[in-house]
Amino acid sequence: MSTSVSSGEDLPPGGPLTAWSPGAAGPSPGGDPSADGPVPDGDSPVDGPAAAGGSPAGGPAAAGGNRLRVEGLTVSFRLPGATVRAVTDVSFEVRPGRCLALVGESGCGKSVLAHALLGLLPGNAEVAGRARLEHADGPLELLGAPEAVLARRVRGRAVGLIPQSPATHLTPVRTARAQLEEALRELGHARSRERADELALRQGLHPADLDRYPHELSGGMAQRVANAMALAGDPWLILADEPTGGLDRPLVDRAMAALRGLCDEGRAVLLITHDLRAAERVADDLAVMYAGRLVETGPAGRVLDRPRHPYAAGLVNARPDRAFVPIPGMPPELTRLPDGCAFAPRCPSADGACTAPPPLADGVACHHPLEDDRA
Ligand SMILES: Nc1ncnc2c1ncn2[C@@H]1O[C@H](COP(=O)(O)OP(=O)(O)OP(=O)(O)O)[C@@H](O)[C@H]1O
Ligand code: NI
Repeated sequence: MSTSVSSGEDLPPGGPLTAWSPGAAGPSPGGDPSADGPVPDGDSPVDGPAAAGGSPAGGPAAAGGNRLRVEGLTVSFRLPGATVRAVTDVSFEVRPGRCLALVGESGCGKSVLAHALLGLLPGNAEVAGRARLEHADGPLELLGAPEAVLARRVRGRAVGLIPQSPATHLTPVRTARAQLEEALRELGHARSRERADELALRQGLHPADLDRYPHELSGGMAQRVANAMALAGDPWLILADEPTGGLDRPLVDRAMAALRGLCDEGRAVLLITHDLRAAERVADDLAVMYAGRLVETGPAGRVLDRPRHPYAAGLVNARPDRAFVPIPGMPPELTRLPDGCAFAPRCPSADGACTAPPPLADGVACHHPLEDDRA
């Protein structure tokens, strides 16, 4: 990835180089007495606090000063003859104990944003803005940080990623255990087998489940393995990119409860989803993204009950458990974004004013925000 931002600040040496994923596994599992036998399909519930993760003394719950502050994040991809403006001028903050849900339709830039934070964008990406990670090791500017720094200090250590499709994220030719133990070893963990078992139990998996190949895992089990990988390094920030794709509603609900548990034990969660119902279950704060920009931000309950941006209102009305009325029209091509409001062509409130770009002011980027009594 080439970037137009300055590189990170001076960095102390970290632990061993790792590929994506886990650092030293911190917590011992509180054990999970309900998982004392094989879990045949992995989707049978093994609930309780263990499913949420568990936090070590001195772990994320103790790290009160941690936060991620993103300012003006902008990502574009250069293609022959075109530029994809995937993310434009996005700012937000995530803190321990809170879950921010980033919601928006497919293709609006959610995953690109997440990958930008972790230095996982391809070489044709251009990135601008700031993303400052403040935590125990001191502040770190993520955008433009050297790959070695991101691998050593960020991915899997400060920030755990729960990927968009857990099953395909795992290498198909190796067991879940081989992958989890390798990640633990790379992060310097000597007793990787025992740690892997502990992490599995905390996710409600039987250790024997780790000996399966990815194609032998049900959706729910793959999800739990992904959670175990994400938590192995005891990160204070969890980045969950559409973690419930392909899961049925009970599994979605349980995954959301687990994410909420991670917040409640003092981690920060950035949840990326287009499932508003899932977001409602877990999020403290909501950021609504449209065509690469945040169009509304605020407390999740308020935004979902009384959206002020016409797009946010449209998303709420499109919920299957609400009016189930789709937003007419299609999002714009990110190679041909209009100068003004990108939602105007689909917006019932649009008028001449909307040819000028609306700034995000007071949590809403709209020239004609809905009033509380109209939403
Ligand atoms: N390497 C790339 N080169 C060019 N365009 C890209 C590249 N990666 C992503 N894009 C484009 O960036 C836009 C945003 O993609 P992104 O994956 O972030 O969407 P998303 O909001 O995560 O959608 P979904 O909900 O479907 O996962 C899309 O138009 C996508 O085609
Ligand atoms: Ni995505």
